[in-house]
Amino acid sequence: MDYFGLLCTFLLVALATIFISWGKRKRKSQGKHKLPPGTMGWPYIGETLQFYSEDPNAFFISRQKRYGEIFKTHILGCPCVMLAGPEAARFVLVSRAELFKPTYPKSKERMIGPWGLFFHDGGYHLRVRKLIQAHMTPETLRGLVADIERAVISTLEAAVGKDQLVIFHAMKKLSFDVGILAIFGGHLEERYRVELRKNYSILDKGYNSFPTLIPGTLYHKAMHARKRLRGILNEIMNARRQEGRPHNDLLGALMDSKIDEPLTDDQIADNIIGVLFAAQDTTASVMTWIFKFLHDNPKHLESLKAEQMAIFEANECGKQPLTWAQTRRMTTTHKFILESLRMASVISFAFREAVADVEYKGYLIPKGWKVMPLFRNIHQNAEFFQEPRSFDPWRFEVAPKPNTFLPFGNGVHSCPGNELAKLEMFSLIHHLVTRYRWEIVGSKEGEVEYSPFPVPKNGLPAKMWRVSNGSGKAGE
Ligand code: HEM
Repeated sequence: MDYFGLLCTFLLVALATIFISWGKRKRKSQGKHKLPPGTMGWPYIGETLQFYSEDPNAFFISRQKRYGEIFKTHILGCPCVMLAGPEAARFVLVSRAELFKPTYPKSKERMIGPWGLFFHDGGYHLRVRKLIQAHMTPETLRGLVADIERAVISTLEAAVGKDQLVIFHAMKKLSFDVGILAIFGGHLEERYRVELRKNYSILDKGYNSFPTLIPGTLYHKAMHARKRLRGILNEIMNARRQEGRPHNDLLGALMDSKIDEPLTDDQIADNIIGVLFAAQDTTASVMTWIFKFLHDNPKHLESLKAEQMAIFEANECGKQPLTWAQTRRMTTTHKFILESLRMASVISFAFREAVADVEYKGYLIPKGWKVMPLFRNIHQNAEFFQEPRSFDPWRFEVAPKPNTFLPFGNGVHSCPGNELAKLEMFSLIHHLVTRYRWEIVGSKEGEVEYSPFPVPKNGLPAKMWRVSNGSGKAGE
């Protein structure tokens, strides 16, 4: 045999060996269970191109139609199993949560800070979560109503008459201010607030950028802003230690932690940046949708106005502040908020990784694969929400079936800030519909952008007016 023949034989034998051992490994890992239906797309790139060229929600919905409630795909270099049913979401997030760990790209972890609770499971996660939850009880939130109201009024007043008002930007400022209130209470020195806002906004701009430390790139700038944020937080913590008095806010709770050993300053700082991150874009996106849904649904706007005007008048046309008890009685507004959360589904899915081979309904979820319960698909399923595409707050007269309404997730990692977010929305809607009117300019029906959460195109440009006697029509 000549040299070429030998080479060919060698290559054939090598390929056959690789193929057989791959087949054996695959069979061993699959055991008696098969992988879920679906396609893994092209080698290496999988279905990443389709994921990015389509609207991500259209991507998930088309595959759910083709394959059913559990299907596999391969995006961003990871094999994934998507779960579009309520039972499956419960399996991953609640009943067998120990088999699925939260997973984020390392670049994001570095930016928020590796001690952020969302990156952890087990004892440390539980310890930090308890401290945050203990600060989100009705008793604590009650103490924030007046400060949140001031932040809402200041945001809306700043929006009045602006030529180029972008609702999403205004709402980001509001949700940042409310995050600062929850973390530092109402008495943070102005210079700290300014520096925190400035540096957090640089970090925010770099969060979804390509992770490279080349100077001048958004990611590089964001990592530097993170360092400065860490420095500011250090200063605030040191000042508080010197002052020596207890503070009834989230930073105070994290600093005075008596559960097991105290948290280190790195752990506290990472969680403060983490909470700011978790609180800002999520709440701002939903509030932007609230403007849109109010504008597009005059009938619902009228029923909200009726509820809010009664409170406005009871408060001597806004001379008295809104109270916690009043926010608890806003039943029509509450249904409107729930329907806005369902329709907007700003967190469309959760992101987990299987820590072992897992069997679910006869399918194998291999160890190391990403697992994504698809909240939006569940919220848009006609089996659980009749005519899911129509905006109908009255559907919440009846409680949704278990595990079908998951805007704040479920289980050990579910959102501890949900009541704070809703309180902010109650206060916003109260002032918006009683004191202002607005008009949406230059955003077409159905146009959505991802930043990274879905918001109306261009952040919903609008014009806003004040209605001096509180009786004008909002959203006309
Ligand atoms: C409308 C606004 C909000 C929405 C839709 C939302 C949604 C969510 C969801 C779905 C999760 C679970 C993610 C998962 O399972 O992987 C989550 C977690 C979290 N949220 Fe929110 N959130 C909102 C506002 C807030 C606010 C205002 C705070 C401030 C305290 C906050 C703090 C957190 C934290 C710290 C976590 C991580 C919890 C853990 O890992 O144990 N969120 N949020």
